[in-house]
Amino acid sequence: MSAASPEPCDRLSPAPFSLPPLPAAMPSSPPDVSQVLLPLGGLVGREVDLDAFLQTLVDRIAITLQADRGTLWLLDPVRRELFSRAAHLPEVAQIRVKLGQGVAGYVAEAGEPVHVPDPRGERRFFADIDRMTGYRTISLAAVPLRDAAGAVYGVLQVLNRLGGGPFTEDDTRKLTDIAAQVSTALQSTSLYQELQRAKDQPQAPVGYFFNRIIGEAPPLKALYRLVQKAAPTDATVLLRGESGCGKELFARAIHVNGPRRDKPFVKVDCAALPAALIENELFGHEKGAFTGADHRMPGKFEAADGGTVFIDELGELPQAVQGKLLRVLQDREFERVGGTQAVKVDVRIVAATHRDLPRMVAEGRFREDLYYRIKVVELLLPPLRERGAEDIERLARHFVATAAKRHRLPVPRLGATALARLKRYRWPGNVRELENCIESAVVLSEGEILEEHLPLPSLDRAPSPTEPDAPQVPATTPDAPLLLPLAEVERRHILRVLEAVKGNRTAAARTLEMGRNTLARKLKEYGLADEG
Ligand SMILES: Nc1ncnc2c1ncn2[C@@H]1O[C@H](COP(=O)(O)OP(=O)(O)OP(=O)(O)O)[C@@H](O)[C@H]1O
Repeated sequence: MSAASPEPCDRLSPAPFSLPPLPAAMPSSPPDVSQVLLPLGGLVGREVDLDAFLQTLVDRIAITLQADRGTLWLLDPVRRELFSRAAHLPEVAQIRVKLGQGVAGYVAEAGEPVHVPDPRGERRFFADIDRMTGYRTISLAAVPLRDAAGAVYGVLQVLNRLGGGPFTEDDTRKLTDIAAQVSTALQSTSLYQELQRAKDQPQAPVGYFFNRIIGEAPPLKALYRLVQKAAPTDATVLLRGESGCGKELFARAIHVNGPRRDKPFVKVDCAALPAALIENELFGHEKGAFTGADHRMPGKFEAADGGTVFIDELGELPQAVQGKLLRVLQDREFERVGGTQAVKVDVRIVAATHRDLPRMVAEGRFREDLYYRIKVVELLLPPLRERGAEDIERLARHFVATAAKRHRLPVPRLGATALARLKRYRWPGNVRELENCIESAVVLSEGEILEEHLPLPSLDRAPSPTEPDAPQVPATTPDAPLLLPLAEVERRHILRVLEAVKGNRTAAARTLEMGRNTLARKLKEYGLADEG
């Protein structure tokens, strides 16, 4: 049936929550409901992202009820669908069911708990989900999640009682008690706020918006409002901002929040390809177009038909190809390399650059007509240093949780002095640099991230009265106390010099006694390239 469709999992801003670690092994007898979930209320203000919080929550519910699986469904009030937001045992994709469909859909619509000791012959049971996930449901219980006003906004569900026997009415009562506690906790998360906001913004399907984008600084909020307006249209979007500040993330958010979300999102990175190959990559070629072209090859535009082409590093697009891109924007057609026949495509174009395109236009390096065609909607992403200390902290805590998860490590505490250091640093490599810095600290730390775990220049920190954030280069530059690969030492030293000269590349190249081009190449190599 088409109503239950797997869709990509989403992630929202981190919630101000944390939970004590789960018991390493399943307890021999299930813990009491109140012991497992009451601590939730007292944990506000501690450090974990929303995903980790929800994951732990469903894990605990499953353990408490001795269930094989637990699922938190949330109600998308716009589409009138339930979508699975977190599950004990990961699901490959998000599942959606219509309100009223299946047991969970029934519970959301009727607002009453249900337990199904045997799904065979149960008319409300929706067997398609089992077929889709390959899971066999033997028994299940599901209860509504209600907000303070009593309205249903989700469903808690458990599947298959471990150790045999179906779920009982007593289990359903326990689950109802748990739902009351969970509701209280969830209502103070960004997730619940998003559900509420969605009611006023019917064009924004819940569970997608600002997929994995963390940040609440005023310039980011202004961007969210613009994305909200631009995404549902077919407008071409130009994202501008320094390297590593999230342009690709925003490009994806625009795609998944627009009408083409079920179609491909195809990225072309103009900086990663030699100029001579970019045209071929974008437009494909005909058989015999050049030596070795022994068959017709479609390009990225054809691959993305119906979807979005994301042209990254647009400023590197060779001038010869700029005209061809202009034609795609104007007439939605092009010719393959070596071809004479026009190929029609239906694509949305989102482009990004860290270059100063207006300056490139003024200098004759970028076509003016293309620039105006492409910046129908222009979004300027702020560098991390302009987003304020609170966003740095939000991002840092998010990356601590995700890095720990990725490396299967316990989530370390972020120590106060380390956090202060993160907030003072100027982040020339933006969010990417912060993400890498935190990942390295998570791996090196033991229980708590200390300042010494941060792979940042080991200089500082007497703030000068004129430039409170600018770090000083010491007369002697002791390298970090770790034994580092040469490339890492070089990366850090370049960063240190760049910080000291406030990002002026000419001055940095002079200090480093290397050419500007060499410096530019190294910056790119180390993912530190910014405005140039
Ligand atoms: N607001 C954010 N929330 C969470 N993660 C972020 C955010 N911004 C950036 N990131 C992460 O930082 C890294 C760099 O982001 P992204 O690739 O989108 O930057 P970019 O501006 O496109 O960089 P470049 O110009 O070098 O291509 C990615 O891993 C991305 O997931």
